Amino acid sequence: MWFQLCPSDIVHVSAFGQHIVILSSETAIQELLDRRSAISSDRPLVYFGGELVGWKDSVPMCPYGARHRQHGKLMKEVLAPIALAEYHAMEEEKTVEYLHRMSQDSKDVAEHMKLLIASIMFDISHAYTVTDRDDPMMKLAMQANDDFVRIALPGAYLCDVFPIMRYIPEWTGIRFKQDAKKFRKTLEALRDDAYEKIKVQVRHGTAKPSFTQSLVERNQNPTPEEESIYKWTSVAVYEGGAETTLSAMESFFVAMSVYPQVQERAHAELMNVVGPTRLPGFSDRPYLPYIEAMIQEILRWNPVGPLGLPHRLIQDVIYRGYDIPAGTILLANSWAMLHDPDIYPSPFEFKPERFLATTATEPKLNTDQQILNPDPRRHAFGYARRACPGQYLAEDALYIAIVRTLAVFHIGPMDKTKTADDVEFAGIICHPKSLDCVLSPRSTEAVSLIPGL
Ligand code: HEM
Repeated sequence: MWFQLCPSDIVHVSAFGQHIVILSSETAIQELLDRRSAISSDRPLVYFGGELVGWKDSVPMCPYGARHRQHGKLMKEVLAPIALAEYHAMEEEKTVEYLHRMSQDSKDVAEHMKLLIASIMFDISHAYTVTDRDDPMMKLAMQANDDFVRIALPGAYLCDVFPIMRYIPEWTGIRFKQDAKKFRKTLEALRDDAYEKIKVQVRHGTAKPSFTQSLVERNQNPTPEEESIYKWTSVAVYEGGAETTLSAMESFFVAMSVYPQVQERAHAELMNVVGPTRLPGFSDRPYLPYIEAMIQEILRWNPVGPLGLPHRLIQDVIYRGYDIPAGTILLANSWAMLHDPDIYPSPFEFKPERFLATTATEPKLNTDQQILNPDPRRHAFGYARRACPGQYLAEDALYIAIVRTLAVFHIGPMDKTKTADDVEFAGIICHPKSLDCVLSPRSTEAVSLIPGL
C-alpha cells in the first residue's frame, strides 16, 4: 500500500493495483464528480458484492449505462413530487400507529423507528403492511441490508483484492464463497418473493395500488432484462431508504437527548404554530422554520453516509496537474466538508439556528468570502448522476416522525450524566453507537392527541 504527494484536498491510496482517491474539498467534488459526472458516475464493481452476491444488478450498485438510466426513470416516477404528496396521508397514518406503539412501550426507540420506516417504504413499493418486528418481509430486507453494509466497502473481502481467489472451489469450504451463497439467497428472496406475489394478484385483479403493481401492470410481457429492472427498482425503495432514514432518525433522538434547549425551542415552535389541541401534519410544514432547520442540522451533524457511496472513474483524469488513472474509486469525504469549521462554525455542536435567516449584522461570508452554513443537503445526498433519488421522500418521513414525536413525547438521556461530548457514531451508514434515550409523555393532554387512545 502507498500514499503519494498530491493536491492538499485529495488523498490517493493505492493497494494491490487498486487506486482510491478521497475528495475533501468542494472544488475537488465539483471538478471530479459534478462537472465530470459522465466519467465518474460509474460504481466500482467489487468482486465479492457485485459479482458473487449479485448486487451489480441493483440500483445503488449497477454500473452507469442504459440499465442505470432505466432505473433512474422509474425511481423518478415513484418519487415524483405529485406521488410524494399522495403518500402524505399514508405517512400520517403510519405515524399514528407508531405513536400508539411508542405510548405502550417507549423503551426500544430504535425498534419503533425501524418499524415505522419499513412500513412507509413497503407501503409505497408493494402496498405491503408491516405488522410487527417479526414481520418476515422486514426481517428479510434488514438481513439484506446488514449483508450490504458488510460487503459494500471495496476490499472488505480478500477476494476483492486478489481476484484470482474467485477460482477457489466452493467445496473447499472457503468462507467467502459460503457467505456469498447465503447473502445471494437472501437478496434473491427479497427481489423475487413479493414481486412474484404481486404478479399473481395482478393476474387475478386483486393487486392493491403500489409501485410494483404499476410496473407489473404496464407491461405484462416484459423481457427478462425489463423484468429484472422492475424487480430491482421496486426493492430499491426499501433498500435505499430504510437504513439511511433510520440513521437520520436515530441522530434526531440522540441530539434531542443531549441538547434539551434545542428540543424545547422546537416544541415551542410547534405549540405556537399548531397549538396543543391537534397533532401536527404536513400542512403545517411551511410554517415551521426551526424544525426545517433542525432536519438540515441532523443531516449535517451526523451525515448518514460520511463517505457517500463510491464512484468509479471510467477514464484517466488530470486534477490540478495530478494524474488519476481510469478505474480509480472516488470517495467524497462529505463528513469533512460538513464539519469544516471555516464553513460551519462550531461544527460539532448541534445548532439548527445556523440555517435560519441571519440578522443584517451577522456575517454571511467567512474571511475567504465563502458562504457560511450553506445547505448541507448538497453533500448529504450525494453527487451528480448518482445522487440520492429518495431525498424528498426521506425528508418527508423525517419531518412527520419528528413533529409528531415532539408533540407527544419528551426525549431525555437514559444516563443523565451523558453530554454531547459522549456521543459517538460509526459505520458506512452511520449510526450512533448507542441510542440510550428515554421517551416520556409530555402530558396527559399530549397523549390524548393520539387518535384511538
Ligand atoms: C436521510 C435519508 C437518506 C440519505 C442521507 C441518503 C443518502 C444517499 C447517498 C449519500 C447516496 C449516494 C449518492 C452518490 O453516490 O453520490 C444515496 C444513493 C441512493 N439512495 Fe439515498 N439517502 C436517503 C434516503 C433514501 C430513500 C428514502 C431512498 C428511496 C426511496 C433512497 C434511494 C437511494 C438510491 C436508489 C441510491 C442509489 C442512486 C444511484 O446510484 O443511482 N435513499 N443516498
